[in-house]
Amino acid sequence: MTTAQKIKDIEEEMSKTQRNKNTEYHLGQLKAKLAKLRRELITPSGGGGGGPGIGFDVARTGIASVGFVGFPSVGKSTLMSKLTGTHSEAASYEFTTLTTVPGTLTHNGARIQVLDLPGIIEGAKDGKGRGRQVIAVARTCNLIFIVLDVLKPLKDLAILTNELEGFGIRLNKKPPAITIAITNTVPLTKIDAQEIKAVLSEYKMSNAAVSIHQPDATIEDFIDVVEGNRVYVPAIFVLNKIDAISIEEIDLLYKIPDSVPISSQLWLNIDELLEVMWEKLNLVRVYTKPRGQQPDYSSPVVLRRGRCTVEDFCNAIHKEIVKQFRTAMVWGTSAKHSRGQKVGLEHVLEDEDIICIFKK
Ligand SMILES: Nc1nc2c(ncn2[C@@H]2O[C@H](COP(=O)(O)OP(=O)(O)OP(=O)(O)O)[C@@H](O)[C@H]2O)c(=O)[nH]1
Ligand SMILES: [K+]
Ligand SMILES: [Mg+2]
Repeated sequence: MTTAQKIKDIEEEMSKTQRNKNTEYHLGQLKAKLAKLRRELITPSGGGGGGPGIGFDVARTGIASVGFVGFPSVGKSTLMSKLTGTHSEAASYEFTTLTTVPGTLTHNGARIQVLDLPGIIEGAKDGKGRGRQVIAVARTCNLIFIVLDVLKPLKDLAILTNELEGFGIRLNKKPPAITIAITNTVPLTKIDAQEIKAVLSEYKMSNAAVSIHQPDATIEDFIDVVEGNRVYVPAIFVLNKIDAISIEEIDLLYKIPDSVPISSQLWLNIDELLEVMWEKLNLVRVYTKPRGQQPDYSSPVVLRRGRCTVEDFCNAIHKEIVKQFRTAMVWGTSAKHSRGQKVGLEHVLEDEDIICIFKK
C-alpha cells in the first residue's frame, strides 16, 4: 500500500468515528499516525529527501523571499513579471510555468527575492503533479503569496491552505506554546487527556513531562510540537483579477482575513499589496550615521527580525568590523533615551534605528 493510500484509509476511519470519551484515545492515535505518514511524504525514506528538485531549487538572493502559490492561471506570472521586471511567461492556458522563476524587487531599501512557481492542484501534497516540489520551495520562503482568482470559487483558499498544512507549513500562525521534556524520573500523574496519551504512545514516548502554556491548544498543535518539523510562515491571500468584478463584490472580499484584492493586469491596488508585504516580512531597517554627519537615510542596512543585534548589523556590512568594534551609539525605538544610548554588540535593534559605530 502506498503512503497516500494509507493516509486515505486513516482519514476515512476518522470521519466514520464519532468523537466521545470512549473514542478520544483511538482518535488521538489516528491523528498521530496521520502526522507520521505525512512526514514520510515530506521526506521519503528512499533518500533524496523532500527538498526542491531540479528546476525548483534556485540561488537565493536578497534579505527575504516571497513564494507564489496558487492554482493554474490565477495570474501568478503576470504579477511576478510586473513586480520584478523579470519576464515569466504568462498565458491563458494552465501550467504555463513549469519551474521556479526568480526575480527581485526593492521596497523600502530592501532587496526581496520573488519566486514565481508552477500552479498546483488539489492533492498536490500527496504527490499530484509537481505539487510537492512547489510546496517544498514554498516551505523555505519568508512569506507566501497565496494567489487566487476572484472569478473562481473562494473555497480554493481553504483547499490551498490544506495542501500546505499537509506539508507541515502553518500559515499566519505562531508556534504553539507547548514544551515536551522527556524524563525518566517524573511519573505522569497529572495528565489524563486520553488524546495526549495516545499520541505519546504512538511516538513511543512512555515517560514524558508535557507543559502546555496555551489554554486553546489543540491536539493538532500538540502533534506539531511532537513532530517538530513544522514551519510557521506568514501568508497573504492575493485576490487577483478584481478588474473583472463589481465594486460591491470587491467590498465583500475585504472581509477575508490577511487578504489584498488586486488586478495584476490593470495594476490596481498594488501599493496596498506592497504595504502588507512589508508588514508581514517584519524587516528591520537600520540607518548608518557616520561620526559628525547626518544619518544616511537613502540606503538602510536591512536585517531580519530575530537576527538584528548590533553584531548582526556589523556582519551585514563586513565580517572584519566586529573585530574592530569598541562601542556604538543608537538612536530610535530600541534606545532608552531620546538623546541616544551607548550599546554593545548584543544590543537588539529596532526598525528605523540610527547607529554610529566606534572602532578600537
Ligand atoms: N482579467 C484579468 N486577467 C488576468 C489578470 N492577471 C492575469 N490575467 C490573465 O490570466 C491568465 C493566466 O495568467 P498567468 O500569469 O499565466 O497565470 P499563472 O498563475 O502564472 O498560470 P500558470 O503558470 O499556468 O499556473 C492570462 O491570460 C492573463 O492575462 C488580471 O488581473 N485580470
Ligand atoms: K497560465
Ligand atoms: Mg505562471
